[in-house]
Amino acid sequence: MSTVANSTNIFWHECPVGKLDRQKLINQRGCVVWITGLSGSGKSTLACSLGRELHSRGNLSYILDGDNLRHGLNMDLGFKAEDRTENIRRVGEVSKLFADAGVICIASLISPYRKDRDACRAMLPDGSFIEVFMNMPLEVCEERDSKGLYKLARAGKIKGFTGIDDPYEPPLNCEIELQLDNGICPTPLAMAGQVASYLEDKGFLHYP
Ligand SMILES: Nc1ncnc2c1ncn2[C@@H]1O[C@H](COP(=O)(O)OS(=O)(=O)O)[C@@H](OP(=O)(O)O)[C@H]1O
Ligand SMILES: Nc1ncnc2c1ncn2[C@@H]1O[C@H](COP(=O)(O)OP(=O)(O)O)[C@@H](O)[C@H]1O
Repeated sequence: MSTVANSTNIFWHECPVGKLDRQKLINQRGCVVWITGLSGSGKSTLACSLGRELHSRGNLSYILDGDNLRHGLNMDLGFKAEDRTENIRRVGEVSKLFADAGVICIASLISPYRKDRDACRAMLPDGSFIEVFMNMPLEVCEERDSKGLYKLARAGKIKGFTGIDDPYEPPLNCEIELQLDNGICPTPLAMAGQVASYLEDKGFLHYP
């Protein structure tokens, strides 16, 4: 799918109420928390836990979950490389709009290709794209297999499954890496607390 702009003779229209006004109104700074990792690594669970944690602190967030978006916005896309790239590009653009609205946007997608995640990072103002790597070993994800998809992929019934016969490129410079601690997975609440503390430290949870 081409990502070359096809529109011509178009103009940007500025509105009098801007991002700073919206941030002041809701007392927080818009940003994107981008959770990447294998299927079954715990992305959706962390997204929900973080959403709950932020809500309890009085902060407005919104979750863009890969699986859910494929029921609507991205229902025309499959899992071949160019479809995944277009999937990530669209969600990057949508998350940019949420951040511009002043919302803490939590995007949870496998987003297996580094260049696609980096392209989303480049869409956001410096510092406001927070990449969270769910660094769970494939064996842990496969053992969980909450949707039964690894079993189908191993049996050759799903082709091009991430981690099995399709690549996952781990981040090189993510803001937060979550992993096993002495072989034990931290609780979703603990992980959400770690991400929320990062957001607090960086000043996203209050304005100014
Ligand atoms: N071939 C293949 N590879 C990986 N995942 C697959 C595949 N086919 C279906 N699924 C299901 O789709 C969910 C991933 O969707 P994403 O939009 O996050 O994928 S991607 O970022 O475009 O790679 C993923 O959900 P999660 O388990 O929540 O990650 C799977 O349930
Ligand atoms: N921190 C965790 N500790 C233990 N189990 C977890 C944790 N996070 C998620 N899980 C479990 O792992 C499975 C996959 O989690 P999910 O959030 O759906 O992953 P993903 O969105 O990456 O596919 C679910 O059964 C979930 O309950």
